[in-house]
Amino acid sequence: MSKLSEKLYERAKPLWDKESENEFVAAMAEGTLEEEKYRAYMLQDYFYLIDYIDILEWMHGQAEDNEVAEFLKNAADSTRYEKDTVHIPNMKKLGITDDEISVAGKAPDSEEYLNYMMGKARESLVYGITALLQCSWSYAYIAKKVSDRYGDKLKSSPYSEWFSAYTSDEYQEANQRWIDILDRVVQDISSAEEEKLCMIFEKCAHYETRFWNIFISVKP
Ligand SMILES: Cc1ncc(CN)c(N)n1
Repeated sequence: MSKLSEKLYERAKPLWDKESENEFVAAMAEGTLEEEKYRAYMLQDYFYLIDYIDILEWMHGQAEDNEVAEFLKNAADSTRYEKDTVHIPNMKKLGITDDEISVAGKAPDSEEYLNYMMGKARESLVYGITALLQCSWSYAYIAKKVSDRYGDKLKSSPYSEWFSAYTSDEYQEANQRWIDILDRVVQDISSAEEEKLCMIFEKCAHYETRFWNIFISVKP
């Protein structure tokens, strides 16, 4: 019998493959992305990660299994590290000020995505772990696939650090720990429940595409 993670992967792979060719992602790799678009993305993704960490912390407070609780704490810490090493330095470089941060709101598509994940986490911890894993895994997959496709050409893109952050051993290993914990906690679930998890995962992959698309229409 295949693991749940293998089924999730099969369901999301076509969507992630499309995302890896998304106009915004391809322009980042080619170095042709207008800075205004990247700026808008960084700011929205910063807000996104703040709420994502809150969901992980809320889930941590609900976890009864010590291993799951420890994992959720580490996942919140890794995401904080992502925000502090990718987003904060980039936002500084891009001249995003505290005033700008304080007046900017979340994009409606991002808010809907975050509300969906929080809602699933409230329904059940396993639903939450599945929904949030999609986020981590999609970046691990897309960054790796695009880096492999562009090879050394990527180095000349001003956005190459984005790819290095998400292809790093640290990020990829943290993602693998997430996959492993999910496979462990779902060992005895029914096939109907498994199908529900696949649908949650797939829905989050669709939200992820919508998130990229928010920035395509941003004008300088
Ligand atoms: C929208 C989104 N999805 C995923 C990731 C990777 N943690 C992210 N930073 N932002």
